[in-house]
Amino acid sequence: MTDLPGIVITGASGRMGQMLIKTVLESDKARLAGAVERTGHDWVGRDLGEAMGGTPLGVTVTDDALAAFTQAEAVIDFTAPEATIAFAKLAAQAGCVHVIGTTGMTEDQIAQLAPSAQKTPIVRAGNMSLGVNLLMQLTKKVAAALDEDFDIEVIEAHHHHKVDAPSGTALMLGEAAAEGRGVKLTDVEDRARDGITGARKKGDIGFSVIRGGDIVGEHDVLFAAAGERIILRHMATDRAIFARGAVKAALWGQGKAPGEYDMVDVLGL
Ligand SMILES: NC(=O)C1=CN([C@@H]2O[C@H](COP(=O)(O)OP(=O)(O)OC[C@H]3O[C@@H](n4cnc5c(N)ncnc54)[C@H](O)[C@@H]3O)[C@@H](O)[C@H]2O)C=CC1
Ligand SMILES: O=C(O)C1=N[C@H](C(=O)O)C[C@H](O)C1
Repeated sequence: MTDLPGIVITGASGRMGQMLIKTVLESDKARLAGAVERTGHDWVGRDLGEAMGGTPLGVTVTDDALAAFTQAEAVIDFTAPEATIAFAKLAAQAGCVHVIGTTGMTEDQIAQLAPSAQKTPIVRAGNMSLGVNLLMQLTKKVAAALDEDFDIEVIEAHHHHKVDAPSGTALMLGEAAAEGRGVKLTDVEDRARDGITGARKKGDIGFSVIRGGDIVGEHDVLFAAAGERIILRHMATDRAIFARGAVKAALWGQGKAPGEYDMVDVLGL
């Protein structure tokens, strides 16, 4: 046992869960304090290292999230909306920083995090990578510089397992574009086009979604006008970028006042 901050990973068997576990194990700034999976999952009760197909790690996967959280300083949570709401209450009870990467949460579900954020820091972002958070700032600037003669479209592509659309990142980029333009995204978003839709409405921010194969995550923000186009692009080729950002957020949150934060706060952008 070291006195490095202990981190629990929820959704341990997931694509991001396993990447997060590897990232914490490789870190010299944090220690792995536990791994949580949902009740009934066949990893529960098994040694984490063996479950991941390697050598034993001496960490048993548990479905008792609160017991795991009380042994830790931070929880990194890339799971599903309902699970994240439950984990927020338990992280607040245990006094852990809660880093949330889960996407697809409704406005109502996001609002349910507020009471927990009064007790502990919550860092939540639809994308934890440095590149995308920088792209958000660029999107805001370009949108502020251009007028509505430039149609804004956000185009995203992800692997065929992804269950939510548009991606959390696409929505963050849409929000950034709307903020740059000084409008509310909910007033101008166009999220579904099919059939006789009519011509594009000036000022709208459109979203297009591609799902296929093993695409890790690709996002374009297109500014299209008569005679010219600008494309801001981020391409993720390795989930490690999200995991590194999440571990950075968990460490950054230590000693911070309770509240809701995002990666722009963590990265100081
Ligand atoms: N913010 C970011 O930078 C990123 C966010 N994500 C988001 O993270 C989430 C997970 O993505 P993936 O790892 O690809 O999905 P996945 O389906 O591979 O993993 C989800 C995991 O959560 C577990 N889980 C679900 N309910 C649970 C519960 N009640 N208790 C404990 N574990 C539970 C599942 O058993 C599974 O292991 C998605 O919302 C995705 O959009 C993914 C990558 C980057
Ligand atoms: O589900 C994923 O895989 C990803 N989800 C996040 C999102 O919804 O934007 C981030 C990343 O693009 C990968």
